[in-house]
Amino acid sequence: MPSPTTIAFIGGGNMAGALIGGLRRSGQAVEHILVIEPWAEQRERLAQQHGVTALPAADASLARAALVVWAVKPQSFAEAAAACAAQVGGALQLSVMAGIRSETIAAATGSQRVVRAMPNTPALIGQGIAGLYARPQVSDDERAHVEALLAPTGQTLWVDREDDLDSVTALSGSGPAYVFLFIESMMEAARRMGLSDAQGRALALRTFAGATELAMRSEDPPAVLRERVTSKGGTTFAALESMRADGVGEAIVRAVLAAQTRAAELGRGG
Ligand SMILES: NC(=O)C1=CN([C@@H]2O[C@H](COP(=O)(O)OP(=O)(O)OC[C@H]3O[C@@H](n4cnc5c(N)ncnc54)[C@H](O)[C@@H]3O)[C@@H](O)[C@H]2O)C=CC1
Ligand SMILES: O=C(O)[C@@H]1CCC=N1
Repeated sequence: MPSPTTIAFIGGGNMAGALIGGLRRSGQAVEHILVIEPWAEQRERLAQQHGVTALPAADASLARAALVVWAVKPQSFAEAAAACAAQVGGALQLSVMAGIRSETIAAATGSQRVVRAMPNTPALIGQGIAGLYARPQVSDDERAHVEALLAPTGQTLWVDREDDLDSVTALSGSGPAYVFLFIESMMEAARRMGLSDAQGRALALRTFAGATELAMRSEDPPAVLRERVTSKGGTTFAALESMRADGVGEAIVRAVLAAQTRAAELGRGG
């Protein structure tokens, strides 16, 4: 008999860890968190960080869960679902997997009640944003339950069309990696200009945080804020001209579209 408060995670890696951390911070008892995680080192990490005992393989205890969170790599889903299907059919399914369509999840689990979420790693510190899509069979209460589960990890944003989750994946799911790459490049430039690593790190990170906060608080679009930094014939102008000559802006757009294409491929089993 499912217990309304029991949540099972299939896959106990990075994303599951971020969600479990949020659950623990919001008071969810460890007895009501089940995790299936075949990798011993990862089970050890979950025990140390969150006090949660993970199982190496699915067993009958999974049938207790009213909510099942799918947090394996898309390529592992079919195998993971085959091992759990007998126990999870009565539960609400929540997938964080990139690409895998809700129809595929419904067919593999025997439950039409499927919500897909696309979180990102700032969820670890409660600063994430997750895109959400629900199949029509999901009730308003179940939508609210999923929102409550994700609330400790940051903001949520519903989309009406499932395909839009591929765009969310490309923008905010993968997005932290683009930001980190930009920061890495600024730190490399700091090094080449003779600043210490600590100085480069402090200057680059604070610049990102400050500029992002300014953009969030401002009524002006980012383009206007950028123009305000750019004195004619000055240093920013020199930097932006160099970026324009290198096609940096268009290259970033192409990169995001490549991620969207890959999300769609993963959905087709690619
Ligand atoms: N890392 C990220 O920034 C984000 C990841 N995602 C999605 O989250 C999912 C998980 O990604 P990560 O946590 O980064 O990967 P991860 O590799 O850290 O975690 C996946 C875990 O699943 C386990 N696993 C493999 N086969 C299994 C099976 N048959 N049964 C149960 N567990 C199994 C692995 O041992 C591993 O610990 C992916 O589908 C990804 O698309 C979504 C948003 C952001
Ligand atoms: O790279 C990936 O496939 C996953 C999905 C979004 C972020 N990481």
